[in-house]
Amino acid sequence: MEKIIVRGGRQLEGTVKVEGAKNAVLPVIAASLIASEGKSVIHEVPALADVYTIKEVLSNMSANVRYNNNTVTVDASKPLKTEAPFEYVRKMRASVLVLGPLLARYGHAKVAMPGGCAIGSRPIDLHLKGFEAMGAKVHVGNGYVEVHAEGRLKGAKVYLDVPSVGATENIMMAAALAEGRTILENCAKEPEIVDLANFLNKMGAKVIGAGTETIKIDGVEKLYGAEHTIIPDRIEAGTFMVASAITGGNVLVRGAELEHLRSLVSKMEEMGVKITEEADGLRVIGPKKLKATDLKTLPHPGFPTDMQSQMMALMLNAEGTSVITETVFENRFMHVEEFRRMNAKLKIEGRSVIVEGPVTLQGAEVAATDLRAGAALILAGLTAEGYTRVTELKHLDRGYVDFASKLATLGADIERVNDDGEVILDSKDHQQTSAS
Ligand SMILES: CC(=O)N[C@H]1[C@@H](OP(=O)(O)OP(=O)(O)OC[C@H]2O[C@@H](n3ccc(=O)[nH]c3=O)[C@H](O)[C@@H]2O)O[C@H](CO)[C@@H](O)[C@@H]1O
Ligand SMILES: C=C(OP(=O)(O)O)C(=O)O
Repeated sequence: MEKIIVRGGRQLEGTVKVEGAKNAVLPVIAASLIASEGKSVIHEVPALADVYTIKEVLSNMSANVRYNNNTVTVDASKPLKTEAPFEYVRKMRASVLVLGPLLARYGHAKVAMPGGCAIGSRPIDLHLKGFEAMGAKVHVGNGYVEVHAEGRLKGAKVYLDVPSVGATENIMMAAALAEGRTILENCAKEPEIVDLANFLNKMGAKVIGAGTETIKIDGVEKLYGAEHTIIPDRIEAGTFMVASAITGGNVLVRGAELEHLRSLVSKMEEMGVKITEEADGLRVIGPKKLKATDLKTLPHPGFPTDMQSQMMALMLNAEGTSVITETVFENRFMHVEEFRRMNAKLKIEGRSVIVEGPVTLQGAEVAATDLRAGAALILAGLTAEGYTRVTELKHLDRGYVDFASKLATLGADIERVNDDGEVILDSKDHQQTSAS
């Protein structure tokens, strides 16, 4: 079985560079489908499994997609198929982000219904509610969701019951070509929403207010391909910040944007971690002793759910009792069982986990239950006694490029082995070649 093997005890030191953000690049590539003229050129595209999946989704619709040297080029000017089958949506839920662009451009889109996943049921009712408000008809059946509109969508007032990232993105993309103004209220404020709005505006859209809770979109008749550079991945940055802190290390996380990471920086500082802003990133120095703290995940600018499991690993090494409350997803504690296999003292109480620290973590064979849990288990392994073997790496590869190699460069004792037990590089160079 393919696995990452880490032996604890090394302090990390050096510099690590953050890739472009997975959660920004997926909607931006989906948005490139709206351009009926011109090519989109997208830079700083990380070589992630999810990027290869969205590339396949678009290629399957007959868009011309190329991926070379971290740049994706999309030519969607020819007529497109308006369907994303289950084989893609099963691999990556973000495939549903093609609904908005296709509906806007063709008045039709059909996408396999995403099921639940290891972190919760994850419905898309708010995406659909937004499309309906703009005049589309929604039909769900045989495992698919199909949306239709007669003529152009109509601008509308849409209030989101919860500030869903995906719904904000899908509705914003659909509204970009609608007739008249759409006002989207209680929307998500994540930096990735702002990145998508910037890309849409470069394409000729009229989106204002992204990053606040009300976004106004004045629909235009046509959008054009545009050039764009993806923002740095704040979750990958945060993961390496925890890697430094947990090992008592001293790491410069290049590309980490303080503005995107304020809630994490403030929590880590409460725990005694020293974080300083440098010209090209954040320097993170781990203390001799970490202090316990409490955190609650919330929509941005609150604490990101995608950093919850990594912080659990950090809290296991802190002195005292910490409490983590997960409010974004109803079931994002699957990693607790895996941490317990490493001797962690964790108690689940409703939507909270009580973390008793510090514990001497013991190396064990553990499975990544989702992509962030995979990273978190490796972080725990950096401080555990003996060897930690992390399996189910397909999750990790969705969101991290060369995770083991990057940690090794910082001094971690870590390697990745394939099914036959041979040591392999975890670079996706081979995928770059075959996918380009
Ligand atoms: C590709 C991508 O960008 N993924 C991110 C995105 O996921 P995603 O866009 O799927 O997450 P949402 O913000 O939509 O989900 C937040 C909450 O809203 C609920 N909800 C969402 C939509 C809907 O129609 N109905 C509904 O009830 C969800 O079940 C969840 O409880 O934001 C999450 C929350 O920051 C992150 O963890 C994911 O990494
Ligand atoms: C939950 C995540 O992603 P996705 O929405 O793509 O599953 C994540 O990035 O942690």
